[in-house]
Amino acid sequence: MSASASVPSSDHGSDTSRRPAAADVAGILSSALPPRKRFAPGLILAALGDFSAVVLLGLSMWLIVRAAEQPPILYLNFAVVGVRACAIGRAAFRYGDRLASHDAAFRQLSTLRVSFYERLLPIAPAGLRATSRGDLLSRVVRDVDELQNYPLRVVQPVISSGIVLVLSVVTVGIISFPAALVFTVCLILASMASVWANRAISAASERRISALRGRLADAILDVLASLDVLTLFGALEQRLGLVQRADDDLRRAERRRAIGSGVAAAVVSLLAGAATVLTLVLTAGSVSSGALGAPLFGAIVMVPAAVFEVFAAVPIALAARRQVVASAYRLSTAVPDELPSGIPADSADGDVSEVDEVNLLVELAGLSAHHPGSTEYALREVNLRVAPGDRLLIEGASGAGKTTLAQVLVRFIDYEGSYQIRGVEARKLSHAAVRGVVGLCEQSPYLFDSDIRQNLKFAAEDATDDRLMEVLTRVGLGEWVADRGGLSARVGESGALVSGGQAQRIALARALLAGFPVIVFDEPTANVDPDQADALIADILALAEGGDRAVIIISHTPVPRDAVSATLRLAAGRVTASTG
Ligand SMILES: Nc1ncnc2c1ncn2[C@@H]1O[C@H](COP(=O)(O)OP(=O)(O)OP(=O)(O)O)[C@@H](O)[C@H]1O
Repeated sequence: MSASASVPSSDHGSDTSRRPAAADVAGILSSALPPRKRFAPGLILAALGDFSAVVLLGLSMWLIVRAAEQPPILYLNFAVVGVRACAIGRAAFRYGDRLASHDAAFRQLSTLRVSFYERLLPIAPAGLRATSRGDLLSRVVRDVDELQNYPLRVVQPVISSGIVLVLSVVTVGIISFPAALVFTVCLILASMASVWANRAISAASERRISALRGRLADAILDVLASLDVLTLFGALEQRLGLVQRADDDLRRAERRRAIGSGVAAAVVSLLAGAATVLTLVLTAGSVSSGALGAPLFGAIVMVPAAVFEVFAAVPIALAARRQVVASAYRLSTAVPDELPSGIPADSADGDVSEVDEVNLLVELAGLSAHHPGSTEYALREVNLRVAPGDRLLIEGASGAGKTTLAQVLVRFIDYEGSYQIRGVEARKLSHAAVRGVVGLCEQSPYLFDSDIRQNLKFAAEDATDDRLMEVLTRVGLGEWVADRGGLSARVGESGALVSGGQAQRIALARALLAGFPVIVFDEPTANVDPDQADALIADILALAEGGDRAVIIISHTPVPRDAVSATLRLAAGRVTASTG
């Protein structure tokens, strides 16, 4: 079969834009809810706060009317105490509710975010190449954040206001049945009207807001990442136009959402007024006939205002639910349920540290591989052996499969055939075990916007400053670091304050600190001044001196043959020549 042979179609399942099963969204929503024992205190406090607000208004009115009748002060005492208790209770319960419910939701949020990263990790980096970064960022940040609204602004308000509404209607019903009937009818009408207003005006916009935020983040990231190219080619205005359009669309959607909420709130206020007037009209007769005392009449007439204030949380919760569901949907489609074909599954079975000393570090036999989502094999039937002390050069034209081989060696991409590490088949090893043996220094090593120390220490947390300086000196950066004022010198965003060669040498130092027995260098001289390239290659190859480690250099720029112990030439994914 040729290098461009197709992968059997059954191998493919890497469509990350699939429609999620409803269970995915439901599962994400239920995982956004804190455990019951954390959720319950906030819910109880919220219900108590709402109930205090309703009782406060009713009892205050009762007190005012009863006081006007000038009874002995003793008769008013319980109401005076009750009003005070409800006023203080309302504020205290609400404060406690905010504290308890936000604490529970934020704790759950951190669990959610970690679980999202855990789902993302197995497919990174090879499985995420087709995903736009801005949109992914918006999913990881905004959509995960949005899920905190599920317990806070959807479930809790609906349950607590539901409890208070039922209690209020029942209490009013005991005093006056017609008043309770008016309440119930007005509440049902308010529910229907606010749901309708929301649906008709803002539902579609609410569902689109999360996706529009992702589009805006994408457009902004695109401009920021390529600001220099866009400026040089005079294309900045046009790209800014895309940002502007994404921003306009998002603003329009948010405005419609605000209009929908405004109309729903207006409808609720209108029906609250109608409920008050109707209660007044329907119960006035009972007062003149003496069936209902004036103080109770006053209380009942005031209660709708408080009850509808509690009810106002319901349409807001319905709107919030739509947006939360849209975010859950985006999260469910961000990561496929199954690993896409071409991405290796992590195995927890074996560990190379248990293996007795085996002379061969890496051995490939008939190894083939394809990129996730691709139908073409990028590597075919590759054989390779690497022992300690080896300095292997892999060469080949652009597109020959050199980088793919490097990615297979560190298990970013899966393989067919055999790939053994110290005699153990790599697919039986955990990714961490493989990456403990084989390290990769990429063409453009990523440098964190921090100091030199932090850029090295993540490879060896416990390394002392002396050890860091020793390694930096070994890779030829000792003097440079000293001139820059030591290990606290910053490297700038993406290494903007260091040259390509210095960045490669920092990556080299990292690899040394991590102590990989095999280090793969993918085009280490690609961003390096030609004058410095030879010295860098010589320093890299020198790492294998002493025979305790092997170095694999991938390069399509010439490397002196006598400096390496073996060469492997790739063309269209196949080994066409090998020496050593
Ligand atoms: N993410 C990807 N998805 C699908 N195909 C890919 C992907 N990356 C590379 N390929 C394809 O795999 C083949 C080998 O690419 P690879 O990057 O390994 O070549 P290379 O020898 O490293 O080239 P260069 O020297 O230009 O970096 C090419 O045909 C390329 O188009």
